[in-house]
Amino acid sequence: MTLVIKDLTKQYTKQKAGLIDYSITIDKGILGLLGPNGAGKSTLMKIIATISKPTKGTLFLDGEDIVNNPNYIRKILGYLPQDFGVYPNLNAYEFLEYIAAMKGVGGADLRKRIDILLDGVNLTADAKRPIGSYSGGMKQRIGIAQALLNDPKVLILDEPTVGLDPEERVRFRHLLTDLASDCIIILSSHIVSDIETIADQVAVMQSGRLITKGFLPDIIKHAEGKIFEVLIDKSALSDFKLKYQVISTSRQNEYTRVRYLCQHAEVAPNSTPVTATLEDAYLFLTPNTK
Ligand SMILES: Nc1ncnc2c1ncn2[C@@H]1O[C@H](COP(=O)(O)OP(=O)(O)OP(=O)(O)O)[C@@H](O)[C@H]1O
Repeated sequence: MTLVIKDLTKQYTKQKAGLIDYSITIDKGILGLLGPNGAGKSTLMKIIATISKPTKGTLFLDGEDIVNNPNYIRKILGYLPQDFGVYPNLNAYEFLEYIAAMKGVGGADLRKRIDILLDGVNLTADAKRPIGSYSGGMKQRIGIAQALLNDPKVLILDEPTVGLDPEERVRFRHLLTDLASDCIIILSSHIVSDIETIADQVAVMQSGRLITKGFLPDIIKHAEGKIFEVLIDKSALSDFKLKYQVISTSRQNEYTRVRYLCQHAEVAPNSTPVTATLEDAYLFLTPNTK
């Protein structure tokens, strides 16, 4: 299963574009979309989910044009939008049965499937409570469950980890890993560590454009050899920031330990090279966002 996207542009207004000449090929597995606010992540996901039409460009799923034939993907799609609204008076069973009816999912196994999904998102114990009484993280989890109801082959999750606590994040990761061998999964996040632990491949985006896409180690390679740490006097930090892109700082006795990106300038004296992370590579690839 392959989704081939070519030269996609979404022009919202004359001045405002959500995506600009965006091309990417997406295979089975988990692709994480990483990018700052306004990068175009939601725009891309909405177009793939066929709830928004591109201004220009093409999307082919296994050779089938899904702009002109959206039902081809809708039948096999699970989608969690960023602003997922729930029906406060329904409990989890009623809500999932309602969504199942809308998606045309039924049959004798429906209740069993709902039970499995509720267990997968850890909501079994709360399944008979009205959704309106759920916490933000619980609402997010019921949103994930509804996206999985029809056993999708293409799963699109816009900021799915918002509101999930660390334990739920791990559970969510396992849930997706189980599905990923047979499915295209596309998820977005601002949280680099979530993408790092969940995704197989990453697409780094900025201002409506694809900066790069690849497996995690290949993305991290962009920053290799460019990341250093050094201990400096606290009073020297503001001058240091003028010369280098500081990634993080921490206090160490009377000094400040600085992790920084060194690209064009000479490495600061007494620096130690350190292993690059996805966060470093992300900052390197999208330099004007922090
Ligand atoms: N309906 C709309 N009308 C006009 N401009 C829009 C609309 N939706 C999005 N945009 C603009 O398109 C650009 C991309 O927005 P998009 O929501 O796709 O980015 P994003 O990467 O998902 O950002 P965030 O992480 O903040 O959700 C932004 O500049 C945004 O302001």
